[in-house]
Amino acid sequence: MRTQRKETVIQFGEGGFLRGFVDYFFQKLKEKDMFDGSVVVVQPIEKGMIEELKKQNCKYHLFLRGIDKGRVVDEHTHIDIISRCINPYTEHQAYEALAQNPDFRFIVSNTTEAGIEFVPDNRLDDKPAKSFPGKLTQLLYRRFLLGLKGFIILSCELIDHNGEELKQCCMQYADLWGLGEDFKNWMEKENDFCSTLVDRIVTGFPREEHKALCERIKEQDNMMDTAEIFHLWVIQGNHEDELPLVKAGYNVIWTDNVDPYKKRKVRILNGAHTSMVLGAHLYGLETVGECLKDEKVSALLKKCIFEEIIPTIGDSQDNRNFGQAVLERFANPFIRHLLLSIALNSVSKFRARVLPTILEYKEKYGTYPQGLTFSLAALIAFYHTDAANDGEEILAFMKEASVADVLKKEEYWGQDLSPMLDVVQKWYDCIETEGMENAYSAVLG
Ligand SMILES: NC(=O)c1ccc[n+]([C@@H]2O[C@H](COP(=O)([O-])OP(=O)(O)OC[C@H]3O[C@@H](n4cnc5c(N)ncnc54)[C@H](O)[C@@H]3O)[C@@H](O)[C@H]2O)c1
Ligand SMILES: O=P(O)(O)OC[C@@H](O)[C@@H](O)[C@H](O)[C@H](O)CO
Repeated sequence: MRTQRKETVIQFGEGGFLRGFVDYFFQKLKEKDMFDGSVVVVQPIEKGMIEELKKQNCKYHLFLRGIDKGRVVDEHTHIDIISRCINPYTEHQAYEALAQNPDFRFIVSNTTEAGIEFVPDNRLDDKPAKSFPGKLTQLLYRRFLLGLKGFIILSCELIDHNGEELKQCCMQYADLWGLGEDFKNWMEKENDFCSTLVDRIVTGFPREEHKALCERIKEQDNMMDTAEIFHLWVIQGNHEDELPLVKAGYNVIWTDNVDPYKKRKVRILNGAHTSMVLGAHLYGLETVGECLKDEKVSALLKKCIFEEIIPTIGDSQDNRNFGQAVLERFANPFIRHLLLSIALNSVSKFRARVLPTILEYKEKYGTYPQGLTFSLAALIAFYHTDAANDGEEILAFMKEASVADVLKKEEYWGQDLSPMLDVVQKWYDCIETEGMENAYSAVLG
């Protein structure tokens, strides 16, 4: 069933994050009469969740829970801002037709860290191009040929310079497909590829609470979503006039440089997650909340944040406040964040979120930070178990590899980490011979 509202946003991605973050903002702006539009969701890969969403007329319930300024918040929102969902693989004409509607003004995306990728074998006449930037270029080119206005493009992928990277990929497709200088100029001048930094812990579908929450809303919802109440969206550029998020009271920052916000968030929050969860899983814990309640795991977490990460990236009051807020967010008693869901693809996450701090710490202080190197040893021990979930080749290699072999793997780390062998091997042996609990005591000791 279609709503009568005009369609103004094209959203690449139907995942829990976008539905718990961006769609929440559009929904709330609509409720405040500050946004006259609706969202069309495009599934970026062939298999996904939109069939399930369609079964529910694209509607779902979002539960945001946590402590906000000392006040307990348990906010339930029925999200009905999505007017349609399109699978471009099976509904290609509908996808193509999006270019013709002049009302569309925003494009938002979250296609994971893997989505913004230039794949040279994609073609202009593929129905659709396989990669997300390929699909977007097809759409933009149709738009250009029709002589219509461009878009404000808000990339939410957790990679550096997401907007610039996306634009770069689209430009590469324009060259590969010979779409001409006029089109490239139109892409440049008529579209704003904004880099953005998103921050909200979205725990997604509440497996264990689902029945109780369905009883609460008195309806069956298989696309239910859960998250913390905290949110921060830093956007490079300024389109507050068309998207009045600040005026509506949201924690949104329009800026000319997203980089410092991104570094702070990825190094402190994501770095803390990635460095904590693998050891904590081996120690027998299941959720982030349990980690915060455990004396040893939380002590190591604090050591990593306040003695290793923050001194490395800059011991400012702002960073310390952020670190403190992260501890409070992790301790949120209302959400159940599974360690194993954070542990997915830990090799690439460790490289982006933890390793730079280890290497910069060494550069700055001449020694390796013990807590974070311990977490690398825990990663290696974790990948020796069946709990690891990553690419097939990574799993096969990591399952059997020695500490020395793992550290040598430049493909994973961007460099040979053999200089770290002594310290990582020491913690790895400690974990294997003494057990995780004693290893925690040793690293804290
Ligand atoms: N969950 C959170 O707390 C949170 C917070 C901030 C950022 N993020 C980031 O958001 C991303 C998505 O998280 P989620 O919780 O929505 O996950 P999800 O599994 O619910 O959704 C993943 C989405 O990415 C798309 N996708 C997957 N692989 C793709 C590919 N190769 N090309 C194009 N699209 C692809 C899927 O179609 C789906 O729409 C993650 O990469 C994460 O880093 C998550
Ligand atoms: O979503 P991932 O799997 O890339 O990373 C796991 C968490 O660190 C992440 O989801 C954070 O909760 C999020 O980035 C907070 O904004």
